[in-house]
Amino acid sequence: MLSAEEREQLLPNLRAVGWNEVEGRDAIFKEFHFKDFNRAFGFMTRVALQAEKLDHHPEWFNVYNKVHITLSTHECTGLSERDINLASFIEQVAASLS
Ligand SMILES: C[C@H](O)[C@H](O)[C@H]1CNC2=NC(N)=NC(=O)C2=N1
Repeated sequence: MLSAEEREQLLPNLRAVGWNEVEGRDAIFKEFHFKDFNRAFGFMTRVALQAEKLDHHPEWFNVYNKVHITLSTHECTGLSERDINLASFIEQVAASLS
């Protein structure tokens, strides 16, 4: 679980790039938009392979060019460093596809 200090330090950076805290649950959420389904699914494929490598998986929803992602850690029923790391990988992939 992230400490209060870690939250204060890390969450503003994520908020600045569009990740928001979920209401009623210790998790973060972001909605991604791509040019078309190919790009959205390419993004998901790259994230999926990394998620499997990290053994840390997104909760996500896709329709055509939109991908909604929620990150949290079951083990601690909240945000952990693993969510922050996965979010930062996801940002890199999204940036390379837009
Ligand atoms: C058994 C397995 O290691 C766990 O269930 C892993 C898999 N992927 C996971 N993904 C996420 N987002 N949170 C977890 O706590 C988690 N735990």
